[in-house]
Amino acid sequence: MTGAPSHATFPPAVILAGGLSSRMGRPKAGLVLGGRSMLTRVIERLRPQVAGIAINLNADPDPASAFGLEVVPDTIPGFVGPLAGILAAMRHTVRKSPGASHVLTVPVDTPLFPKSLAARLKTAITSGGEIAVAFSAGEMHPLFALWPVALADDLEAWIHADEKRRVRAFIARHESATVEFPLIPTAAGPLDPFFNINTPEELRQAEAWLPYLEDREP
Ligand SMILES: Nc1nc2c(ncn2[C@@H]2O[C@H](COP(=O)(O)OP(=O)(O)OP(=O)(O)O)[C@@H](O)[C@H]2O)c(=O)[nH]1
Ligand SMILES: [Mg+2]
Repeated sequence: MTGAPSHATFPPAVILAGGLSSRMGRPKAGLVLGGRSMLTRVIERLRPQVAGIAINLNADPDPASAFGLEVVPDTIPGFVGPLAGILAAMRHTVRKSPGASHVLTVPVDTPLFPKSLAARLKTAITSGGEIAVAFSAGEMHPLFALWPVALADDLEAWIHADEKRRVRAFIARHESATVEFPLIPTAAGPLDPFFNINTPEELRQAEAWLPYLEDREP
C-alpha cells in the first residue's frame, strides 16, 4: 500500500486549555472567531495531524468546556501555569498510548497554527529523548512542542522544586530541536501562524485577518 502514513505513526495530542484567562476575562476555548469557537478551530486543525486528541483543563474542570474530548486535569493543585498541563499530557499519554514516545501540545488560544505542525516537528526528532519546538519570526513557541513522555518524572520534580518555573527553562535543560515555520503571506501583509489571542483586542485583530487567509495557511 502506498499513500499517507498510518495513523499509528502520528503522535497523540493534548490541547492546553487550563489557566485563568485573566486578560481575556473569560475562558478562551469558547470564544468565537470567524463563526467557530477557538476550540473547534484547534480541534479541526489538529485532527488530521495526530493519532488522538485530549484536552487539559485545571483540576475540577467543567466538562461542558471540553466539547466531548477526553479531559486531562492538572494533577498539581493551583494555577502553576502551562507546565502543569504539559505534565498532565505526558502522564495521560503514558497511560493511554503506551507505544507513544512523545505527546504534542497545542494551546487553545493560538488557532491559526500550521497544518504541517506535527509532521514537521516529528522530522526534527533524531533521538527518543529530544523535545521538538516550533519557532517563527525569531521567537520560540514553547507550547507548540513534541514532549518525550519519559521526561514526566523529571518535570514533576522540577515543578515541585519551584512552581514559578517557565516552560522555556524546562526546554533549556534538555536536548531540543527547533523547527522554523514561515509567516503566511497575505494581501494584508505577512501573518505569524502562531498569533496568540490573549485579549479582546487580539481577538478583534485575528478576526480582521481571516478574510485575507482563506486557504493560504501552510
Ligand atoms: N494546565 C494549565 N494550563 C495553563 C495554566 N495557565 C495557563 N495555561 C495554559 O497555558 C497556555 C498559555 O496561557 P496564557 O495565555 O499565558 O495564560 P491564560 O491563563 O490562558 O491567560 P492569562 O491569565 O491572561 O495569562 C494556554 O494554553 C493556557 O490554557 C495552568 O495553570 N494550568
Ligand atoms: Mg496565551
